This record gives sequence, structure tokens and C-alpha cells, in this order.
Amino acid sequence: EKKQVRHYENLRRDVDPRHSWETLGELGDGAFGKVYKAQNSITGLYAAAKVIEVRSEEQLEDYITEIDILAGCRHANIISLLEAIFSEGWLWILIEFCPGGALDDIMLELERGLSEQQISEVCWQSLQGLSYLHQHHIIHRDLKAGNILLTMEGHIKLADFGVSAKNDSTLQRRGTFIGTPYWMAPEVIMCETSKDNPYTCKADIWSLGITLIETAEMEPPHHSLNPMRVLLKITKSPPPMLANSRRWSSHFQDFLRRALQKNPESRWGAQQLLAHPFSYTGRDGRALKELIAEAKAEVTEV
Ligand SMILES: COc1ccc(Nc2ncnc(-c3cccnc3Nc3cc(NC(=O)c4cccc(C(F)(F)F)c4)ccc3C)n2)cc1
Repeated sequence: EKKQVRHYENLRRDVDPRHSWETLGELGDGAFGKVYKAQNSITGLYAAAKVIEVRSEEQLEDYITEIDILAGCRHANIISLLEAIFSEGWLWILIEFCPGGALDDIMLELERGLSEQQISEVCWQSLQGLSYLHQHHIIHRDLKAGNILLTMEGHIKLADFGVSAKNDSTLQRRGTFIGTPYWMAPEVIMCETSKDNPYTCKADIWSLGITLIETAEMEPPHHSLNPMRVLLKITKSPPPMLANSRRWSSHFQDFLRRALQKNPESRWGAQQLLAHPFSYTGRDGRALKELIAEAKAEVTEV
């Protein structure tokens, strides 16, 4: 009998992805499946292609939430979906390719943290992306340098490599029951329910503050502790600060004080922080262009 197949708005079923996409090499191998660099044989466009074996319609439904969220996000600082194809038991999720890769890999490549000007540009563009997500009632939940991708123009694209998706609107972490603990806001660890929802968008603002410390010092605070100890540390310690305060401006340190408030109610939101002098100086974008040029030059040197 005819198998029950549902129609999904952002999913194509009638094409073989290999007709229009050629895989070039592996980008990553996650718990969910393999990710390849791919090129469209018609347009020449590059993509990152997540290829997942899907054995049932229910399993397919798990991925539809992520695809719908990505399809609905049209913003310069959010990764964008090119297309999603389900063919012969394989789901292909094709994303615009960001040649710079993730910010944590760039810091490893250069063996140093970012300058304050580069950090203020990461701050400005990440806040733009977060503000867009929050206005669309999407909470990222796992913001960190490893989920921030760069283009050759020095543009930031927020991504999330650790998600699976449940069939309700929230994204759930695949594998671990929680996100990466180092960047986790205290109220999320304490599961303080405000209207049964431990997460508010303010949790992303805390993670942004931790991410800015990570880009300044190459590691998040408490990085030497094991994940379980970190959860305790975050909930009982005062908010973290930059280690070497003489190196950084008072604007940067004041920004972190506003973003790393332990009480989410007194923590500033994305729109408020966009007006803060530290993020506002990051509008320019040239410093990140230099960073990516240097990181890419390093690679060709080898
Ligand atoms: C190691 O060197 C590189 C060099 C370049 C790149 N560039 C690049 N560009 C674009 N995507 C990727 C990528 C790498 C590994 C795994 N997945 C990647 N992209 C991707 C992201 C997603 N989903 C999201 O990013 C996502 C999911 C839910 C929500 C959100 C958000 F909230 F941020 F919008 C974002 C789905 C499918 C794919 C293929 N990688 C990566 C590594």
C-alpha cells in the first residue's frame, strides 16, 4: 500500500542530491552523521553538507525542526540553509559554506587570542544575530567560539553543530543531556523555572559574555575543571572576569559586567548591549577581515 509520507515545506524528496551536489572532502564527523564540503555542479556554489541516514519517517521528523528553524532564519549573521533533500533513506542538509571555519579553530591556528578591536567586532555581529534569533523567539542555547563561523570578508555567522531537534519547537542537544557546560548560564544549571522554562534568551547573553572571555584568553573561565565541577563552580562563584584587567579597556570590562550578571533579570538584553560603547566600536569589521586573512595565509604557508 502507499507508504504514509508527509509533505514538509522546506524538504525536497523528488531529486537525487548527487545530481546537483558534488562532495569534495570531509569537514567533520559528528554523532549525527558526516559533514562534507560540497559544490553545486550547476551554480558552482560551495556548501557544507550534513548527510544523515534516516531509517523512518519519525526520525526524519526529528530533523525537520532544525531545517524549519534554519529555513526561517534570514539574517546576515546567522548561517543560512541552501536546501534540504531526502532521497533513498539519506537526508542532506546543505548550508552556505563559510571558508574561515570556526573561531576556536582560528585561535588554535594562530596560537593566540583576538585583539580587543577584533573581539568588539565579534561582539557587535554576534549580538546582531542573537537579537534576530531572540526577536523570532529562538534561543540558541550553545553559543561559544566553536559555533561562530567566519567568511573571508570577516563576517560572523552563528551556527549550532551540537543540535538534534525534538518535534516541539525547542532544539535539544544530541548525545549529552546538556550543552557544553563552560558557557552555561547559572539559572540554566540551577534549572530555575520561570514559567516552567529554565531557558530564557538571557541565557544566550551569559554565553556571549563567556565567549568574549574565551576569544580574549583562548579558553573559557574554569576550563581546567572537569565538566561536572564546572557546573558547581558557575553556580556558586561570582561572575567571571578577564584575568589580566590591565590589558583591556574599561568599556570591555563594563560590557562583561552587564552580560555576566548571575540574575537573568538584571542581565542586559541583546538590544541594550548593542548600544553599549564596547559593542558599538565593533561596527567597523576590518579587524576581523585581517584576522581571517592571517589565519588563511598561515594555512597556505604550511
Ligand atoms: C575545519 O575547517 C572548516 C572550514 C570551513 C567550515 N565551514 C563551514 N561552513 C558552514 N557549515 C559548516 C559546518 C561544519 C560542520 C558541521 N556543520 C556545519 N554546518 C551545518 C550547520 C547546521 N545547523 C546549524 O548550524 C544550526 C542548527 C540550529 C540552529 C542554528 C542557529 F540557531 F544558529 F541558527 C544553527 C546544519 C547542517 C550543517 C552542514 N562549516 C567548517 C570547518
